[in-house]
Amino acid sequence: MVRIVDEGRSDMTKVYVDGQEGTTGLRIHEVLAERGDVEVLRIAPELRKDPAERARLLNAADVAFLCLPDAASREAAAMITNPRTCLIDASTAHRTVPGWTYGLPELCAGQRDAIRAAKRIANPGCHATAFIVLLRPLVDAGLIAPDTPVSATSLTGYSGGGKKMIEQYEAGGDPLLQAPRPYGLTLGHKHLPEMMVQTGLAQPPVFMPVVGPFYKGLAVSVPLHLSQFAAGTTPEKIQAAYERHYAGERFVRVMPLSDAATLEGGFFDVQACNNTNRVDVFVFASATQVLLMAREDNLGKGASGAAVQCMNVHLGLDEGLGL
Ligand SMILES: NC(=O)C1=CN([C@@H]2O[C@H](COP(=O)(O)OP(=O)(O)OC[C@H]3O[C@@H](n4cnc5c(N)ncnc54)[C@H](OP(=O)(O)O)[C@@H]3O)[C@@H](O)[C@H]2O)C=CC1
Ligand SMILES: CC(=O)N[C@@H](CCC(=O)OP(=O)(O)O)C(=O)O
Repeated sequence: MVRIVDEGRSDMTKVYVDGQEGTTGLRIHEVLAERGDVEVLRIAPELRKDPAERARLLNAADVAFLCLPDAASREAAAMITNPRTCLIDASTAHRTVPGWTYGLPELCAGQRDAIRAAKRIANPGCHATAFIVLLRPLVDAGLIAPDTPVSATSLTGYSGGGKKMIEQYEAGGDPLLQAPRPYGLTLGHKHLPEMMVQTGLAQPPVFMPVVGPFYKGLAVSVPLHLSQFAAGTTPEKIQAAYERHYAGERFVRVMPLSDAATLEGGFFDVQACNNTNRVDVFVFASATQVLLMAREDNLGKGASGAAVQCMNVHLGLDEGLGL
């Protein structure tokens, strides 16, 4: 028998996860289960797609996470009548919609205050998080002009595709799934709009995600010639711009320039941030070129971790609580 918390019993912050049985929702539940400062409202499994019951719980919550496909997220947002309810949406539905605040506290000065004040928070996409963490500081510092053409590749574990892709990979037996699989080859990936809006770049990057036969872990790489930067830019200046932008950030770690020590026999480990809420930022450089890289756990800073971090910021709590 599932116990459904009787909302209204306590004065703790009430939290509801719409999509509690999905990949992102389950992980948020795991994180919240460790905490004594929030009361988690649960929907009976057989009612989890019942609009009336979802609406009731969404409006009973102080904070509601939407861990749903885009259409169901839009539906959920339209159900809110309680002005106190703060929505934190993990889907793509609202990331560039006016009235929604982008849930990346490290984006720029003032973003935490915006998240604190907002009642509608759109969590970044997993690929977009890594891309924006790399590009925004360089555009802000004037090292990259907004009209610079940029390209990016993202290597991601299959959990990024949610329950269906996880089932497909874990069923086994399909040799096609044993190799890395590039996708997004129409060059219209759903994260491109937020990548542009949040970096200030005038054109979308040429973006190729690649899904591989590992559960989680993600790394975005952005190759650039130094000639594409503002005159006089050196790898050291790029590195310094990251160090300035992320000074004091507990969830962004700027690694030493051309950090060979981080490589395993010369190979980059895309899984090294797994089970953390961290993004690691790297600048690999030669005399004429740089390769910018950012890695994260796609289910951590790329999804559930970021969502919980935003809740903490919104509530004025220690930002790393539970993470
Ligand atoms: N996985 C990842 O790395 C990331 C995912 N996201 C985004 O977060 C959102 C959730 O993703 P993820 O957890 O991976 O997806 P999943 O497919 O694993 O889970 C989605 C959940 O939503 C439920 N659901 C679908 N429609 C409805 C509805 N109408 N009402 C209530 N529940 C519904 C599904 O039910 P059922 O169990 O019946 O299928 C499922 O449990 C998506 O928008 C995704 O794109 C964002 C960042 C990263
Ligand atoms: C492997 C895989 O399919 N990954 C997903 C990204 C998951 C994600 O971040 O998507 P949201 O925009 O919903 O947050 C994709 O590229 O579409």
